[in-house]
Amino acid sequence: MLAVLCSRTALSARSLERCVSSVVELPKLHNFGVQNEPVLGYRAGSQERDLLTAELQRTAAVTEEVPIVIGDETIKEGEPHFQVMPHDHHHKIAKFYYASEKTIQKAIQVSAEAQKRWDRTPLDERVQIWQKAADMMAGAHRQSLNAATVLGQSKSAIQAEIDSAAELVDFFRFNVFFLKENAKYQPISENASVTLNSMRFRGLDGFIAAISPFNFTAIGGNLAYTPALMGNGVVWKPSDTALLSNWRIFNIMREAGLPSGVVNFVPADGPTFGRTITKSPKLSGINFTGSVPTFNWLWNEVGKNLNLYSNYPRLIGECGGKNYHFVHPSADIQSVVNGTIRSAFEYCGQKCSACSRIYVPKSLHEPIKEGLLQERAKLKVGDPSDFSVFMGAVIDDKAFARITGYIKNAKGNPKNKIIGGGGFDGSKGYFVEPTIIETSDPHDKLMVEEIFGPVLTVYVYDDKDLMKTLALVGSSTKFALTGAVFSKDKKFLETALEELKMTAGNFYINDKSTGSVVGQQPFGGGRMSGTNDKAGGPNYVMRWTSPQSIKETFAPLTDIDYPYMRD
Ligand SMILES: NC(=O)c1ccc[n+]([C@@H]2O[C@H](COP(=O)([O-])OP(=O)(O)OC[C@H]3O[C@@H](n4cnc5c(N)ncnc54)[C@H](O)[C@@H]3O)[C@@H](O)[C@H]2O)c1
Ligand SMILES: N[C@@H](CCC=O)C(=O)O
Repeated sequence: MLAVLCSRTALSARSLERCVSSVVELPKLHNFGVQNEPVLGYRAGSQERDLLTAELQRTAAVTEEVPIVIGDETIKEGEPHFQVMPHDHHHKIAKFYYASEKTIQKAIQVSAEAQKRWDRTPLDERVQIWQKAADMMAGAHRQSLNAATVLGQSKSAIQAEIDSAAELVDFFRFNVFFLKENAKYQPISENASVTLNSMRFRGLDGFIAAISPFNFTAIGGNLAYTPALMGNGVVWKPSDTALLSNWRIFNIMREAGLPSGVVNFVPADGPTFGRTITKSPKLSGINFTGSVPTFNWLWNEVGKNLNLYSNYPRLIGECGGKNYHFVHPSADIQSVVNGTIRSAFEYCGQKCSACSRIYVPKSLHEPIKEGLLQERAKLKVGDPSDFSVFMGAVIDDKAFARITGYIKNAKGNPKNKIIGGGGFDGSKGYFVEPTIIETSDPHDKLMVEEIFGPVLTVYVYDDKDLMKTLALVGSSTKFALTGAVFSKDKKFLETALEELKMTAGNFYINDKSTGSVVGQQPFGGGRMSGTNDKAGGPNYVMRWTSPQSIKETFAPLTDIDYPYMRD
């Protein structure tokens, strides 16, 4: 279709002077502002608390059937699986099915076909679906998303609100905003009546596999729907233990008008899914968030199959962490104590950003220890639909075994001393007490490995060994996700900023290591914590496009030889 380019604001003033008719249609994107979705307070008597309470009752009263959805087809095959409440593991809230290899292949086919049609949908039309969905998530569907997250993933009301309401909505609104901002760039056309240069965003040829973790509902939404926003076809494998909340996102997107087949909802056994997608010649990208071993396995499979593919698949993986708080002798003790308790124990330490090791100078050891123990003792553990509860249960039996394994191990090691908590009980729910351990070994596995549970390890250093201890932060683990330093000494902070440069993708000064906000602290780590593509930042959407540069010439090429040849 012919387009009059002089109406495009993206072109330079010089190009506009000499407008021509071109076959290239640059995106028209309607304007809107973007702001973070407010986090509601859930105070007693508030409307949001009443609405959430009603929705929790509704969600808990049924075992919801969740099929596989490929295009317009719903599939229930094989033995059913169940999502249970981690804090009451006899209580089933969703019944679902694992897609077989054949079904996954069908999803690949459907999403790759859908991609071709969807990529032709004008950006403005796509954007309006995302806008509508974000409004639905922030409004009418807010509490159904939160209830599924509280019950299915055992998050307290406030932790669910931060995740399945605010962060999810923010991902949808900000990615649209970033897309719009990035689309403003158009290359230089020196004389647009002779040659017009432009660039357009294309989806990737093939399909994207989105593989999401259990711990953030919002991450599932971002992994599946940001590639879709950019014109891709997606096969989404949600986590078994975040199934219901993820299913609710999928339905909201359908209701908001996303054509079927663009995102296909394909719960599956992890390795079966991984093997099938990495064997497909159509694989154009993997959008993964989860643990290091899973991402390493996927990367290896892609490497082995490299000659099969028609593209180099983009591999985006945001993985685990061994996040630290480093305390300088000048630190504000209250900020250290409160920030560390929140970071280590909110959502049972199951945020990838959770603080799990803290370096404390001997000069502040006593007050910090006392503060941590006092605050720890106040934390109520239980059913997170009870608004007085600070933390629920850990996600499943595997997590329970892994975390309690570290605690048992610490009990048998003379270098480690459990100073708070250490108890656990998996009989009704997978409950683990918030646990604080002191170690005399900065290389102990408690200080080095990702535990992903409510276990904080404290290493006390001699004040005179400040710089030596600072160096240990980066040298003792392969992770580099989040980290925080606490100090009132500006000179030390400047030193730490440099010394710790590579130890964290998200670095905090006098603040806890958790709680990044979309558009404020784009998120992701380096080293073995991931590819650091910064979800919630402007570059993330660009990972899901294969931009095309177009040069269109309006003046005929009249000569083969060069003018100087005729001199
Ligand atoms: N860096 C980040 O932004 C970030 C955010 C959230 C979670 N995480 C990390 O995620 C981990 C916790 O999540 P999890 O327990 O769900 O991780 P996980 O690696 O066990 O699972 C992640 C997803 O991969 C799937 N899977 C498992 N094996 C697979 C395979 N062989 N092929 C394909 N898919 C497979 C799972 O079913 C799940 O959907 C922690 O390590 C945490 O630090 C990182
Ligand atoms: N973005 C979240 C963590 C996400 C990983 O689990 C935070 O910063 O706390």
